[in-house]
Amino acid sequence: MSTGTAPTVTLDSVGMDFPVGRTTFTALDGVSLSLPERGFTTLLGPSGCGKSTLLRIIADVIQPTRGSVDLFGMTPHQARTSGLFGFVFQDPVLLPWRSALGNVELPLEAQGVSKSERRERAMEQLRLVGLDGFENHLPAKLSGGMARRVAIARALVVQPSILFLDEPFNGLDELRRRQMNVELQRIWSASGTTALLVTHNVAEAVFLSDTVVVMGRNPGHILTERTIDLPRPRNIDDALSPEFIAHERALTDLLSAHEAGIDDTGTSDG
Ligand SMILES: Nc1ncnc2c1ncn2[C@@H]1O[C@H](COP(=O)(O)OP(=O)(O)OP(=O)(O)O)[C@@H](O)[C@H]1O
Repeated sequence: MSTGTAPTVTLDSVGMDFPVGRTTFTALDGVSLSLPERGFTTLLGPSGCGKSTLLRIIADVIQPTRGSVDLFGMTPHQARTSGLFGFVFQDPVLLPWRSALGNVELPLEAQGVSKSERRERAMEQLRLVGLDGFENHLPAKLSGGMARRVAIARALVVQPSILFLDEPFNGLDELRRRQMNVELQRIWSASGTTALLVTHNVAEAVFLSDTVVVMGRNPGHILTERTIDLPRPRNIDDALSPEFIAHERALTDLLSAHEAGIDDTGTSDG
């Protein structure tokens, strides 16, 4: 297991306002958070609570309106331009004319890594995600699950210090999703990277995480953090254990109670 305690990422009182016409919409307010090194942290919450916005702030896609973000002693911009980030998005977005291997090599090409080293490192990642033997397949010949594995291999090939995963298994059927969660756990554990996942799937959050950060909306904020102390490696059948179900239930109850307290005109009773 690869969980540590030193914080790699620290957010202090982060807020985000988006301009909407002549006014602004507050998507996030007062978000303070620490991600432990080599830990698996998940942002869980209902649609619109600002999970993706928070991930995009940490990943330097957008800049927060308020507050500060520190990654490994750097700003998000410095961390990104130092090549410390790996991204896996909802849609694998593979180049259709390049093989699985060619797609995984892509970020190394951008870094100017030599052809032989590129090939070696990309093959190693394809082996890690279980796609040995599929390196010459074009994306059109890969299943949805395989395409997502290629996307994970492409994100990990640069040996990122932090791996961002934004709903990476959306669109897969439930069984495939659970299988991919088992795979992701294995791959993350072997890679030794810090992971930050965005999901609205409670079972996925419990299965994968060391810590689940539960978010509420209007405006987006952190409701609580829950430590998932289930032993690793976790197997599909572990989702049937009383301990797993207790975590699921506690998180679901929390989200339901929060949603029940929201008045959708834009205020919350807390
Ligand atoms: N560029 C933008 N301009 C205006 N509003 C935005 C912008 N980006 C996000 N928002 C709003 O901020 C809120 C949070 O959006 P975000 O996508 O972060 O939520 P989420 O929790 O990831 O939701 P989902 O699970 O549906 O993806 C939403 O109300 C969204 O409409």
